[in-house]
Amino acid sequence: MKILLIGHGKMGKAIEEFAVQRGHSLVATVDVNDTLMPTLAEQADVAIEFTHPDAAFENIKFCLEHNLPVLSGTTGWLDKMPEIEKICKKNNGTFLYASNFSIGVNLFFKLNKFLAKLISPQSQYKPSMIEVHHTHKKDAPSGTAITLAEGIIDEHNNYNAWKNDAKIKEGEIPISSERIGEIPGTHKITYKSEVDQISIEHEAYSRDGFVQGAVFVAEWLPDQKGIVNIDDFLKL
Ligand SMILES: NC(=O)C1=CN([C@@H]2O[C@H](COP(=O)(O)OP(=O)(O)OC[C@H]3O[C@@H](n4cnc5c(N)ncnc54)[C@H](OP(=O)(O)O)[C@@H]3O)[C@@H](O)[C@H]2O)C=CC1
Ligand SMILES: O=C(O)C1=N[C@H](C(=O)O)C[C@H](O)C1
Repeated sequence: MKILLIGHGKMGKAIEEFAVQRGHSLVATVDVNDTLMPTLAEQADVAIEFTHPDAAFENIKFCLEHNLPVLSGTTGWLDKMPEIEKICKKNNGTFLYASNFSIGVNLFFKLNKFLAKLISPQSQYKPSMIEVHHTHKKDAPSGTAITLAEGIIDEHNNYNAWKNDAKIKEGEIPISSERIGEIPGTHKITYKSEVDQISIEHEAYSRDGFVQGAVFVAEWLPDQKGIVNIDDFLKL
C-alpha cells in the first residue's frame, strides 16, 4: 500500500517505521513546511494525518477533494467536523477520525459506557476524570478524555456536559489535565460516593498502540466509503 503521511512528528515518524515494517511504502512525508501537491494524492492509496489542531482541517479537506481516503488522529479540531462531513459527502470520499487509535482504548470506551449506564440510577456516585500526558501536548483536555466524557453523557441520565476545571455546576463532569514528563497517555474515570469509589483506568506504556492501530485502520480504509469510525473497523 502507498501511504501519504501528513505530519512527521512523534506519531508520524513512528508510523513511518511501523508501516515500512509491514511492507508499505510512503509516497511522501509532508510536514509543516511542505506543500500538499495533487500529484502526491494521485500516487497514494491512503493518507494518514497526525499534525496540529490548527492544521488538520485543511489537510483532511485536501485529501477529500483529491479523492484520497484519509484517517486523522489529530485532536483539538472537532468544531470543524460538521464541515468535514459535508466535504466528504460532496466528494463521495472516505474519512475516519479517532481520538485514540489504540485497540485497548477503544475497548475502554465501551467499558466506560457500560459503567456509566450501570451507575446512572445510583446518583450518589459522582464522576470525575483525570488525563495525564507528556508536556509537549498542545491540547487539553485530550481528545480521548472528550470521547470518554461524551460516552458518559450518552449513557448517564444526570450528566450533559464536561468541564476542564474542578469548579463544576450540576450536570457537569470535571476533567483534570496533567502534563508530566514523557507520559504517553493515561485516562482514569472515578465515581465517588460518601462511602466508596469505583475507578477504571487505561494506561498506554508507549505510543506503539496508537501507531499500530493507525496503520491497521489505514490498511482497511481504502475499501470503505463515507464517514466511518474505528468501531466499524473493530466490528464493536
Ligand atoms: N488519535 C490518536 O491515537 C493519537 C493522536 N495524537 C494526536 O496527533 C497529533 C500529533 O501528535 P504528535 O505526533 O505527538 O505531535 P508532534 O508535534 O510531535 O507532531 C506533529 C507534526 O505535525 C507538523 N505539522 C504542523 N502543522 C502541519 C501542517 N500544516 N502540515 C503538515 N505537518 C504539520 C508539526 O510540525 P511543527 O512541530 O514544526 O509544528 C510536527 O512535525 C496531536 O493532535 C495529538 O494529540 C497523538 C497520539 C495518538
Ligand atoms: O497527544 C498525544 O500524545 C495523544 N493524544 C491523543 C488524545 O488527545 O487523546 C491520544 C493519546 O492519548 C495520545
